[in-house]
Amino acid sequence: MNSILVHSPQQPIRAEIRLAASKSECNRALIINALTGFACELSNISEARDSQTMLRLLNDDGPVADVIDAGTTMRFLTAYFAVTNQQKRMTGTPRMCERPIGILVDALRTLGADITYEKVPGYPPLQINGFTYSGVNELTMRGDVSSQYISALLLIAPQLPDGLKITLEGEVGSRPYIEMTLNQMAHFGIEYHADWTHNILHIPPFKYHPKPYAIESDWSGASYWYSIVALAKSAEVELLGLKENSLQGDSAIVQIMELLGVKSVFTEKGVKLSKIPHAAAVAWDFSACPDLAQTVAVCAAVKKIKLTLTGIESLKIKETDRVLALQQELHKLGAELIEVETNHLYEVSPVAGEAWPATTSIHTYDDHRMAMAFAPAAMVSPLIIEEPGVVVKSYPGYWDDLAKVTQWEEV
Ligand SMILES: O=C(O)C1=C[C@@H](OP(=O)(O)O)[C@@H](O)[C@H](O)C1
Ligand SMILES: C=C(OP(=O)(O)O)C(=O)O
Repeated sequence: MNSILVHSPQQPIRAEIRLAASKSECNRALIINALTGFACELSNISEARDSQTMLRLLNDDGPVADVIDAGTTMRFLTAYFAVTNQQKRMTGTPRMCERPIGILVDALRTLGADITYEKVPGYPPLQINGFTYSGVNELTMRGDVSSQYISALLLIAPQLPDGLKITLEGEVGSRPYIEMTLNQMAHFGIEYHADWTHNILHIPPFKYHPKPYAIESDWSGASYWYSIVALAKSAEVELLGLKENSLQGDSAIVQIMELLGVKSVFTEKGVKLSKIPHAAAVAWDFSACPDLAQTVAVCAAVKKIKLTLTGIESLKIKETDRVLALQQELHKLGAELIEVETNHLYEVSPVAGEAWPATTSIHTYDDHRMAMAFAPAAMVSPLIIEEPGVVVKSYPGYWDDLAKVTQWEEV
């Protein structure tokens, strides 16, 4: 499927959507399960390709682990294969080989891993040759590039003979993902110590207790439904399987969307979304929830709400340079993402005029979130989305779910 044309809904939207399970929670649970000797009963395993890839590679004895474009799968498996003393060649898509991993590899080498880079130092592909414990049980590492390096180390830390104490330097980005890791580890019996005043995390040596674990629905995937409700003329949507007290930091979409015109009411089954008046201008720091930035930027632009964004530096090293991708594609809608202060403060200037030309086609840059964040704009005026298949990374059923509220066709 090369492109699809998403039509605007002809009827008020009334829908019940069962979201995909969170790939983030799932990938952590899969690593912990592997470390218990596959003794846990995991339910609601994510259909997301990132999680299916993790599942497949954990059960594959072959010498090569190709993670495709899954960041957490690359980072968590590198740590897992290293400390379990396996020999693996870690690789992925060309973009994956541009996403840095040096901070994690340096930390693993300090602990005793033998890892070599195949091409460019600091980037995949890499070869893991085995592990001889160095006796080091304290590390200092940067916390401002990707939390995935930290989660990867935390997950394997209980396996180390003396556990691990990690001191994080600089601003800690994506902190809720680190807390998600720690909370899930605690579910399997670990008593960790987190000192967030000094950014020190301490994990004692421990054997994970095998236990059942149910993976929650995906709050990042929920964000597109919030945007659909915010942008549609009339909409009531119930999202199933979400919890108010979630481990996922992207549940911050509840607070953000209250400003963009969506009310959330939690029920026994999930959360009901309905429309409310919105603010004229919104400012948000996305450093705790970077995966929401695209959804919110597009929604605000189309709803003509002035949006100020901070904390989006990490977007440049994700599936694509998301800042650049947003700038190029928002421009097609007649909106702009402006860098007000270099690499720090950005503003979205809203869509000018009524709507964009009917032939407007959004390029998705091999990034699932570009496709899913722009599709809700079709609630206002039809829009073409290129390479819609990219959504398989986190939410394979996205287009089938969207078909419950509006029509789309291949073009
Ligand atoms: O740990 C995780 O599950 C994730 C952490 C975040 O990455 P960074 O820590 O690199 O920001 C997030 O963007 C990604 O989608 C999933
Ligand atoms: C950044 C993402 O994933 P990852 O880093 O795991 O590839 C994402 O899903 O938006």
